[in-house]
Formats: sequence, structure tokens, C-alpha cells
Amino acid sequence: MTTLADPRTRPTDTLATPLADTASGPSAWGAASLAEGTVTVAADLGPRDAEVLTPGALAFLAMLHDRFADDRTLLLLERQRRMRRIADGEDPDFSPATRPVRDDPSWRVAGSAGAPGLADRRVEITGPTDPKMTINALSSGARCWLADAEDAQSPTWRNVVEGQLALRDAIRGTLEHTAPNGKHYTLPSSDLTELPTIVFRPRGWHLFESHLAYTGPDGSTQPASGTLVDFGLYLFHNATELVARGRGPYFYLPKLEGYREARLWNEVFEVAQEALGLPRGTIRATVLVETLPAAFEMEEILYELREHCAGLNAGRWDYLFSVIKCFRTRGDSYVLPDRGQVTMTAPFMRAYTELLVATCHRRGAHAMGGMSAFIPDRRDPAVTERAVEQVWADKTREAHDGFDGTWVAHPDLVEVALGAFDEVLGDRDNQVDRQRDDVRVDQADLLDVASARRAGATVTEAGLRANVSVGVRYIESWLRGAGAAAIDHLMEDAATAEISRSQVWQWVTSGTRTEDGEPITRGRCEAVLRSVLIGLPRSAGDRFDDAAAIFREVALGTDFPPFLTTGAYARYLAG
Ligand SMILES: CC(=O)SCCNC(=O)CCNC(=O)[C@H](O)C(C)(C)COP(=O)(O)OP(=O)(O)OC[C@H]1O[C@@H](n2cnc3c(N)ncnc32)[C@H](O)[C@@H]1OP(=O)(O)O
Ligand SMILES: O=CC(=O)O
Ligand SMILES: [Mg+2]
Repeated sequence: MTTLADPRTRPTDTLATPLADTASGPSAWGAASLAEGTVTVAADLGPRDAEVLTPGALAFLAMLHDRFADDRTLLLLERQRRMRRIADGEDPDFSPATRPVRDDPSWRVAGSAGAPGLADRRVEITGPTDPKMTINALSSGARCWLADAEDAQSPTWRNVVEGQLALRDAIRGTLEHTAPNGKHYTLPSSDLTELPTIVFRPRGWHLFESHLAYTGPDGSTQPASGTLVDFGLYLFHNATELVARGRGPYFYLPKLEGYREARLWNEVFEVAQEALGLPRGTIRATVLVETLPAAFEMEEILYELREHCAGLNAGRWDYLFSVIKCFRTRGDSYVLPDRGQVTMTAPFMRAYTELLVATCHRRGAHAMGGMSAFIPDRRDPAVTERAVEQVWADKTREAHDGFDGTWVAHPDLVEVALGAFDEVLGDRDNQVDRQRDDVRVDQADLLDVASARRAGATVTEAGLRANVSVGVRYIESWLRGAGAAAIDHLMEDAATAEISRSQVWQWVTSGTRTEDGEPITRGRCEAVLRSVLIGLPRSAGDRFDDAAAIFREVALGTDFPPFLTTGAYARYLAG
């Protein structure tokens, strides 16, 4: 079988003792005996936090950091190097070094075999993991729920811990919630097999969790990795329970930039499974192909994770952000039009989704579609009608292209997406066996970002204003702890906000002009920002001033911060 070169030198020793799992939860001593470092809590504890931050769980996190903290750092450095090469003019391409993996027709991924609840994923609802959203998502009638600690979550410490508590309680069938308005929420069933299958999405590798401190065997201390914290706590507390209740520990893996990151994930899975006494392959992961470099390594990503891989997802919003990020200094010919004018039928976006479907099905993996940002409004039938029309068109195209399922942002969209996929799938669980041998996508197709403007789409004053307005309003919401928000009848989250701010940065830096011929300068953007701020309804305790400061830094600064959330987290949420 083909192997891919690994530049890292860490020995692959295995763990000696599996963690014991007792009736009252995984035990403290088992994990502690495996960890050389420690993870300690650097925050005040809420009333139930100790149920999640048990000694055993913290020792498990310490063990994961002992093994993977350095690898994570190396891969983040590799990301920086890759970005620099692209900025200097090197185009991403399919690597000749990994051609043997792509050309080898013999291998397949584990897929949904032996993973109960993952065969039929035709509609997945997404959303953050607070108790109300958790219950509403699990009551939505979707096949799966993407329980989101990533794009849809503002990683306040309370959101992180209470999200874990909500998941823990939901999996055990005990979650209840009373909203401030007195409305009481309960799960529709305590039988997990009657609810949407839970697929948890931890934070991406770039994010820290500053409320937990990792002290390594050499005595040095650093903030914990948000990824390992989210993944580790969820797996530690729930893996055995999920399996016992007819489901499994399933994950979405966000923002990967290449196969080496998939390899890291695979190693994390192997070590974690062994430590918890879970059979190899118990974990299943669906990888978001949502960066431009990853689009050139879809096969390699599947290959690295093949024992644990269920599928790939076309995460369109971060993908667009990544395209802008990669080409932000390449000049006006790489500039995208207004965000609202870049559709999934733009040739370069179509190349990406077609390649994803073809690649997945060749390897026995689910191809999962993405999120239409249109959301309904229960108080406004016209808005709802437009959202339903848009979602129907988007999901119909995906189903006919061969996708096996898709995402919706709101419970009122489950039915319409189900309808679109039912029409194509009928009573089959999926269409993984439909081969798309007709698909031919090459480097030029994936990189043809100019195709969006060739088709007549433009950069406009309204598009500039929308980017500024959405950027500031989303960041303000994020600072208040709400990582997903309905803004102007669209779902906005960290990925869509990244597009808004990075487009403004790119337009300014590239000397782009709006269709009326006016250049987009920093001064012009400042004026738009001031006028947006004047028009916003202000209230005591709002965070618009902080949000404007962040926006100026990430959209109007000379340097381009790779993510808007990292600096904002360090300054406003980490303390
Ligand atoms: C780029 C990507 O990564 S996409 C994936 C990440 N993004 C997301 O997951 C966003 C998911 N969607 C949401 O968070 C929400 O739909 C929002 C924030 C956009 C809008 O939420 P709201 O303003 O509460 O919408 P609205 O008032 O219409 O909600 C009506 C009801 O549906 C519930 N609801 C709305 N969206 C969801 C959801 N995704 N999951 C569960 N319940 C939901 C609300 O909680 C509310 O329930 P209630 O009547 O019991 O109070
Ligand atoms: O995570 C999904 C995306 O579109 O970004
Ligand atoms: Mg994303």
C-alpha cells in the first residue's frame, strides 16, 4: 500500500495502559498514569463545571497535549510557510509526491459501515451547543445534528463548558432547559437512536483555550489547544455512552489545510481510542474541505484518515474566505465580486464541489453539501418564502450533483431540504455508489477565481457597505457570546464574517474600484464604518466600540491577521 512521507520525527510508541472506564465515568487514576504533563483550570468554576473538568478528563487532556501539542505547533508553522509561498506567487497544485495515493484505485475509507446513524445523512442541522439549541436541534427532524463548537460558537469559557455539559446530558437523555421567558424544553426522546445523530465539531487547530493551562514534562506552561480540549472532553465523557446507546463518537474536522493535518487527526484518534479502550475505528470523522490548499489534497486527506473517515464536506463559506486569504496580495485579477454575488454556480466553486463528490464516491465516502445562508423569519412570510426558494434550489442542485446530504441552519428549513434530497435518494440511504467519472477538474479550474467577475458580477458600494455592516454586527454578537446570528435575514457566523472582513482588506490592498469607478481606500472604508455605526441601534452594554476596533484591525490594518477570532479571543475572551 502507498505511504505518504512524514517530515516529523516523533517516535510512534504506543500507550501502555488503557484508561479504565467505570460505571461512574472514566476514572482519574487511569488517565493520570498516562500523562506526563498536567492540565489545570485557570478560571472560576460554575456550579456544574466539575462534572466536565474531572481529574480524569484533565489528565486525558494532558496526555493528548503531551503527545500532540508540538505536532500542532509544527503544522501551524507549515500553514504559515504555505501561505507565504502562495502569497509569493506559487499556485496550489496537486502534488506529484502523492500521486501514487491518487492513482491507486484499491483503497477505500471506512465510510458509514459499522457506524450506526451515519448511513443516511440527507439533512443535517447545524448550530451551537447551548441547552436550548441542543434540544431544538434534536427535535428538528433532521437526520443528524452538527453540534458546533466552531464557526457557530463564540468560545467564551461558559459556552465551552456549558456546551460540553449540554451534550453530556443530551446523550444521557437528561437534558432539560427553562428559558428566561419561562418556556420549558425537554428532549423528544431519551432514546438516542430516535434523535438526529450527533456529529460534534471541535474548534480548529489555530485556536487556544486559555482557561486551561497545559504544563509539559519540561515545566513550560502554555494555553491548552481549543481543538484538543473540545475533542478530548467530548470523547472522554461520551464515547462509551454513545456506543452503549446505539450511536458513536462522530466528529466534523474543520479548516484542515492538507493531508498532514489529517494524519495528525488520525494519530489523535488512534491514541485516544487506545487510551479509552475503544476499538480502532470507533471514531468516525467527516472532514471539511474548506480551504483552497485542502481542495488539492482531498484524496490524500481521505487516505490518511481512511480507518476513521466517513466523508468530506464542502464548507463553502470558509472556502471562499480561504480563496481570498490565499490570493489577497495577488492584485485585482484575483479579486472576488461582492460576497452576495459569488454563487455556488461560479465555475471555480462548481469545480470544487464536483471534485469533492467525485473524490468521495470513488473512495466510498459520503459527500456532504454546505450551508445556504438564507434563513426564514417566522414573523415575515416573504422572507421565509425567499429562504425556502433559495434553499430548495441549492439543495436540489446538490442532490442532483451527487451529494449524499446537506446542511441547514434553521429547523424550519429541514423539511425543504429533506424534500430536495428525498426526490433524488428515494428510500436509499445515500448515493455513495454513484460514480462521477464524468468529472474532470484540474488546477486551472480550481484557481479560476476570475471566473466570478467574468460572469458579470461586480464590486459595488452596497457590497462594501454590507461587508462593513455585517462584519461589525457579527463581531459584536460574538463578543457577547453569540457565535451565530441572523443579520439581514442571512445566517452569519465566524466563516461568513471572515469573508466580509477579508474582502474589504483585499479590495483596499488591491486598489479595487467599485463599479462606479471610485477606488476603495482605507479612508472610504472608515467613512462607511462610521456611517454604519451611527445607524446602529445602541444600548447600554453593547460591544459595538470593541467590535469596530477589531474590524479596523482585521479589515483595515496593513497586516492581514490569518483569523479574526484569534486576536479577538486573546484580547476579549481569554481573561
Ligand atoms: C459556515 C458554517 O459553518 S454553517 C454552520 C455554522 N452556523 C450555524 O450553525 C448557524 C445555525 N443557525 C443558528 O444559529 C440560528 O438559526 C440563527 C442564529 C442564525 C438564527 O437563530 P434565531 O434568531 O433564534 O432564529 P429564530 O428566532 O427564527 O428561531 C426560531 C426557533 O428556532 C430555533 N433555532 C433556530 N436555529 C436553530 C438551529 N440551528 N438549531 C436549533 N434550533 C434553532 C431557535 O432556538 C428558536 O427556538 P424557540 O422558538 O424555542 O425560541
Ligand atoms: O463550515 C462551513 C463553512 O462553510 O465554512
Ligand atoms: Mg467553516
